[in-house]
Amino acid sequence: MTMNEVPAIATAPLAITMGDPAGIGPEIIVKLAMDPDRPHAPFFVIGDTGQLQRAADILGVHPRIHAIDTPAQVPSTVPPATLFVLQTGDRLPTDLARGRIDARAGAACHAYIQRGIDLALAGEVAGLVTAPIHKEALRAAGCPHPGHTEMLAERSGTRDFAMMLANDELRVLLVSIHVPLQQAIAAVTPDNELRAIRLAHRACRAFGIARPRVAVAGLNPHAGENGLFGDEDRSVIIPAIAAARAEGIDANGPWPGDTVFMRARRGEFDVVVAQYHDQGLIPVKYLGVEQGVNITVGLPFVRTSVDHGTAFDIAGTGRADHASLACALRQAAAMVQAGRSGACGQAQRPDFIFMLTQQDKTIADARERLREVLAQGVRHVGFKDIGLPLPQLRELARDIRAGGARVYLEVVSLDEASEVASARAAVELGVDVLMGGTRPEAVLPVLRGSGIAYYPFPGRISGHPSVLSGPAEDIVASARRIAGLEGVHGLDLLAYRFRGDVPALIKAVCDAVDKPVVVAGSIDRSERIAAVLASGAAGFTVGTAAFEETFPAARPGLAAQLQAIQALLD
Ligand SMILES: NC(=O)c1ccc[n+]([C@@H]2O[C@H](COP(=O)([O-])OP(=O)(O)OC[C@H]3O[C@@H](n4cnc5c(N)ncnc54)[C@H](O)[C@@H]3O)[C@@H](O)[C@H]2O)c1
Ligand SMILES: N[C@H](C(=O)O)[C@H](O)COP(=O)(O)O
Repeated sequence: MTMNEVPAIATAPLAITMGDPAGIGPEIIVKLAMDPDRPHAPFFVIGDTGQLQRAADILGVHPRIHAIDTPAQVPSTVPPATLFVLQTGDRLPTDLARGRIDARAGAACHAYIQRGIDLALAGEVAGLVTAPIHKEALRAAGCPHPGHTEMLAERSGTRDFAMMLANDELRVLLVSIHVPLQQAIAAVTPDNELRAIRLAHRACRAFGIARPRVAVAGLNPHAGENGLFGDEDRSVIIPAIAAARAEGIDANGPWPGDTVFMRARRGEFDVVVAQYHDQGLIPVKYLGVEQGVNITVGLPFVRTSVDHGTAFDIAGTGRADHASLACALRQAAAMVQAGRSGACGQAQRPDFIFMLTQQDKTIADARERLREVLAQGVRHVGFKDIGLPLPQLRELARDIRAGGARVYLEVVSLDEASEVASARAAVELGVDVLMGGTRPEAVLPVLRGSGIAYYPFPGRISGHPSVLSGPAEDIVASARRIAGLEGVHGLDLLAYRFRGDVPALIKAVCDAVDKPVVVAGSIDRSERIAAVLASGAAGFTVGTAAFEETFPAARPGLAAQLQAIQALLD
């Protein structure tokens, strides 16, 4: 799979997490299974067979409920009135009271979500569709997260994410999610605004909108009426919109919150960035919870959800409508399909990570060259732990992030003390991805809780520029071992620094591990990029070659090199 997009498992099913067993989750799942018009995507449930059977009894229907041990057992066409269930967590009493907060139910739905995340990250499911959880039950079970969104982001190491709600008439993305209103106001910052605008733009592109029109709602009444009713609209939101426009995003506003949704519904905008939870969700839910879908934008896998809650007031009565769940399943299947087919800007192409480095060192004028790189639309930018002092790397990381790109630090220092120091630096710099290094056992404790995705080198690495040595079988064995470690998100394979059959090595490593593999080192010609594309690798890095202009390009210069490399991916 790629590092940021939908896993490329052609036959993987979608997983529906059952949600709070005391809520309407089990009932709407059973209703979905019994619905002859349900979406045809293969799916299974992560939950509790006893609770689903009880829901079926309440509804007076007789689905076939099959327990499975692995998603691979789900057929590509799920027969009507059939549920495949991956039993997860402690079995709950079948007479668990419906409509009540219960820590056991909170713990159960937490376990379903965690299992779902693990399967999604491993590429064993195509995406997650979540039934509703009760946040107080979750908290009673000791879970600190306010909702799925935050939990999914943290477990997948995603920093830039957002909640989007969508129906046939409106798309809304929130600047802040589950926080008290006073904190939501404090969250109206330049960074948060720009991040939300970028994510809204990116999500719409993924839905196939070539040039999304992003409207931004104001915070204050009438968007502040030029400072008359509050200053945030003028002092924070307007500059963020200008910054987004400078990046080529068609963002506009801030528009008064009381009319912007009406205008979007009439077709003036493709998406509205709302300043806080209720500002954005009321207009969507007011149109009817049965047609809305909640989408988490920015995750490395697809996640959709119903747009309603646990409805404790009707849980166990059989009255709950499963329409939103059907929409969420349909939406997830469409997003997975778009990712696979390459439609809608979510092609399964590897991430191109541009390294501001030459001969394994960060270049002295990295910050200056960065401007050219960002201008070419490169959105993955890295540097090495050798070449520039930490204060300059700090400024570089900040500039990369401000330019809307993910920040990568690759460790090429060879001794343990330097490797651990570089991991500490990665935490301090707040990079998105730490690549390289050969001592995950020493680095993982440093990274714990940082949210940084970690891609160490497999195999034996020596020298500068680094060389990957040893028989291919040893490298594959090392890849398997390292990829199996908790906290390792993927691998950084120095493939073209290996003397041997490199395409075969890349393929063998990609086949051997179920985590993303980035191919790095000496990718300096079209054939090597073709080999990366053929291998199913998640990403690749280029640095020295682009500065030395080794790719055939229309013109001299770095910009033309970057264009040439990106053209090879289309
Ligand atoms: N995706 C999620 O996990 C999710 C989404 C929203 C709310 N919640 C949580 O759910 C809990 C209850 O929230 P709430 O009471 O504010 O909202 P709710 O959506 O559960 O209920 C609001 C009203 O809508 C009705 N309703 C909701 N879904 C329905 C359906 N499918 N069919 C028919 N009627 C339906 C309910 O009966 C109730 O009258 C809270 O803990 C909240 O945080 C979870
Ligand atoms: N804010 C969401 C709503 O009202 O629909 C809901 O709480 C679900 O949030 P998560 O998807 O993060 O659980």
